[in-house]
Amino acid sequence: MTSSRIPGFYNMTVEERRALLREAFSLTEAETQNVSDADALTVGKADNMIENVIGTYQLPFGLGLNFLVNGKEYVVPMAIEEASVVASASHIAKIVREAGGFQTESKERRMIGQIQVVGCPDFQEAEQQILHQKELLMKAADDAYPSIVRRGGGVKDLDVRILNEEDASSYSKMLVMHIYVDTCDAMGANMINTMVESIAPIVEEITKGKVYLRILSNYADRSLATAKCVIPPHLLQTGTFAGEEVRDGVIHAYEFAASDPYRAVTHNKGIMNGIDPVVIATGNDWRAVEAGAHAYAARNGHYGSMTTWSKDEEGNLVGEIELPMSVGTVGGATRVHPLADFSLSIMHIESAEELAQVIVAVGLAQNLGALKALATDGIQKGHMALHSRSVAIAGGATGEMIDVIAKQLVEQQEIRVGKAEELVEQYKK
Ligand SMILES: CC(C)(COP(=O)([O-])OP(=O)([O-])OC[C@H]1O[C@@H](n2cnc3c(N)ncnc32)[C@H](O)[C@@H]1OP(=O)([O-])[O-])[C@@H](O)C(=O)NCCC(=O)NCCSC(=O)C[C@@](C)(O)CC(=O)[O-]
Ligand SMILES: NC(=O)C1=CN([C@@H]2O[C@H](COP(=O)(O)OP(=O)(O)OC[C@H]3O[C@@H](n4cnc5c(N)ncnc54)[C@H](OP(=O)(O)O)[C@@H]3O)[C@@H](O)[C@H]2O)C=CC1
Repeated sequence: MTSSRIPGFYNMTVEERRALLREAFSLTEAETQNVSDADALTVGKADNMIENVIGTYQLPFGLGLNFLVNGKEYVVPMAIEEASVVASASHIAKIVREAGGFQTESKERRMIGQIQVVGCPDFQEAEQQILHQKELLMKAADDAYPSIVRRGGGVKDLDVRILNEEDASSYSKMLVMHIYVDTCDAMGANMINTMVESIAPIVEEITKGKVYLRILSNYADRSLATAKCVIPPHLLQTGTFAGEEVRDGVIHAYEFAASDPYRAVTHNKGIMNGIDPVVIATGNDWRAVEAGAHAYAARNGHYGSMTTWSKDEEGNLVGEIELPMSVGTVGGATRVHPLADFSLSIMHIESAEELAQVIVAVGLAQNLGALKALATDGIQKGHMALHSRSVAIAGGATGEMIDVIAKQLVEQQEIRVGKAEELVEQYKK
């Protein structure tokens, strides 16, 4: 496997980076063409993906470097509009690889399908009857999607709950049945929706109630992926900040997020800065991942941090993340969008489980990138310096002018659009 450690990649031109990729990853002509082609996703293809298409909308597409996860090298494709995210992920991945890399795992991978039943004459009896007919219901759901069973997946469990049992309102009292499905390498939304819709009439017959909703749950808490890193403090030393000081600052920052939702939301936004770009680049459903991740951050009754940071007995900084990660390596847009297909191929990803684990490792890295900056120089120094090119463009700079104006903005420590407009006017004179 090619090393993901490519020093100086960011100092190359786009063409040089592509040439290096072609060489390092033995890309085929078609793959090379896709990444070089501004119109990789043709309007014709897009018109078949969604409705009322008028064009395609592009995002910058970069590579997070230096990732070592469970001993395997990964270059991580990231589609994102925000400056400094890719640099920050690569920066932390470089530190973590020196500490042995990220350790990740997934305990199980089950997606959840829900069926809502209302108006049962006897809810307790309906619950008992469903449990009694569990095998029959599971088999009926499998029969509705036999190809996933042939792949080794299918329904693995079923349970049922009564919600608002004591409530007299006929609207709020309901029975909710879950099926737990191994969807193999697919996210599985359409598979599960097919299954729950198909068994709904049987559920009505058994419960004598009326079924309304039959849909996947995006709270994928049976598809958790975890990542961990252990970093000796000397690797965290930054400028005049000693490694121990940085470590302690990161742990204080975590404790802030764990105790205060106003901070937790920003802290978690920083984590999703890493997660969303990979989810998008691989053609996965980022709304599903976002919804599940935030719900999981509130599982203890208050909204808290998606990560934990602590110190071990040797004084190392220990970072951990656990999140629902409902992504696929097949299905949805993963094999339809040419760049999603390309992203999966350069990561050499072999399963949905593996993809989920790499994604949470990137989230953990991104979190540390932000916390390390916040606990030392502050976010503006590194972030705004990289954002300066976008500010220069927003201020009217074009072509060669962009680099000149961006540099002046950084030197004058005034990285804002108004200043860029002034500098552009001066440049034109
Ligand atoms: C920006 C850095 C990395 C500079 O940090 P630095 O220490 O100046 O970096 P360096 O020059 O020492 O380089 C270290 C490595 O970083 C990478 N790197 C370095 N520069 C580049 C570049 N231009 N392009 C690509 N990669 C870059 C690269 O891998 C490099 O290794 P090398 O390959 O040179 O051996 C650092 O300041 C940083 O991580 N800052 C944080 C940035 C960040 O978090 N941005 C997100 C936007 S802010 C936000 O939305 C969320 C937030 C912050 O609110 C969340 C929260 O509050 O928790
Ligand atoms: N609430 C939500 O989040 C919802 C999301 N969605 C959308 O659903 C899409 C995801 O649904 P999903 O069911 O994953 O996608 P698909 O409907 O595309 O189904 C996956 C396909 O992949 C094929 N396949 C090939 N190899 C494998 C393998 N190894 N493991 C599993 N499947 C394999 C399956 O083929 P075969 O049939 O032959 O087995 C199946 O047809 C996303 O686009 C999402 O946005 C839709 C509704 C709701």
